[in-house]
Amino acid sequence: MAADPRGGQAPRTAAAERLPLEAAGTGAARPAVALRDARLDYGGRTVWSGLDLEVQPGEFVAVLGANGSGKTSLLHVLLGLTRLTSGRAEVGGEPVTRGSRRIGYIPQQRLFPPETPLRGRDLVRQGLDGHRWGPGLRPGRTRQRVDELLERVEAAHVADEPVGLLSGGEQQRLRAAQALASSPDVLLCDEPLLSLDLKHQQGISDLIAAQARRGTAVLFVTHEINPIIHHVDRVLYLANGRHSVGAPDDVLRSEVLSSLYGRPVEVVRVGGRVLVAGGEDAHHIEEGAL
Ligand SMILES: Nc1ncnc2c1ncn2[C@@H]1O[C@H](COP(=O)(O)OP(=O)(O)OP(=O)(O)O)[C@@H](O)[C@H]1O
Repeated sequence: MAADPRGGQAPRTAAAERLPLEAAGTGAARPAVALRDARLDYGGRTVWSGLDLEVQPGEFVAVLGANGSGKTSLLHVLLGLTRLTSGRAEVGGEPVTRGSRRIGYIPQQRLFPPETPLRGRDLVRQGLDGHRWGPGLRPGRTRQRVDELLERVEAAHVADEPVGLLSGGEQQRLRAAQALASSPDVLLCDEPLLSLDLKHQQGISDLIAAQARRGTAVLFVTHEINPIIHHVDRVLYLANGRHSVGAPDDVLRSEVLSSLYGRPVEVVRVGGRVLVAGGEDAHHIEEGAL
């Protein structure tokens, strides 16, 4: 159920205005990502249903919600790893397919085993290989592009280190560089700021926002919206099988979240930060940690 029935379509945001949106030959706008009356059940349990969402090229959408509300599952649907129970999921106007070259993905953090036979630069290069940047790129150009990406995530110093020996934050920055390598049409990020210190949280979120300004549609799963709130065009909030979509100021409100959770939830803004207090069992939305 959409708590905010206005929410499914992209509003006229700055993102929506900078976009060259045309389906080839039709003159019609084509969203980068679309979910149409989407429903996902696992066993007999509905994770979410009635989900209508269009994300336009260049739009930055934060996906928020409690543990188990189906945020990662939503990304898995768009990656073609999980099938909808009903409804449709499209990327670039086509039904989702597994292994789509249109999509960059920063998965929820898993540490590489220490013995992983990859250096930092190998991991980033995997984002180029086999893509439009890949086969056509001369070896010297590939190396140059990998070096640029390593610089952008401040990971040049670990380029030749085995990834399994790097810190969680260093691994996460390399994953971000890998996902950005192909300049994808759609970037799916699953808690990409985990393990990062404040400086690198800002660096990676700025990098992702810069990619959005180049026309990439971003879906950014997070429990903590404050580090990215200035980049966010819309929020998709999932809770209890329900959802609300809209501008941050329209969704992150006491009435909307109380309605989603079915109990009093208070949202306050202090010094530009959004703080949410949701009662004793709402540990996932403690103050400052949506
Ligand atoms: N393949 C699966 N089979 C059955 N149930 C699953 C499967 N994948 C996820 N689930 C369940 O679906 C629900 C949603 O999981 P999901 O990982 O999408 O939530 P989430 O919002 O990303 O959670 P978190 O914030 O903890 O990462 C959870 O209850 C989870 O146990």
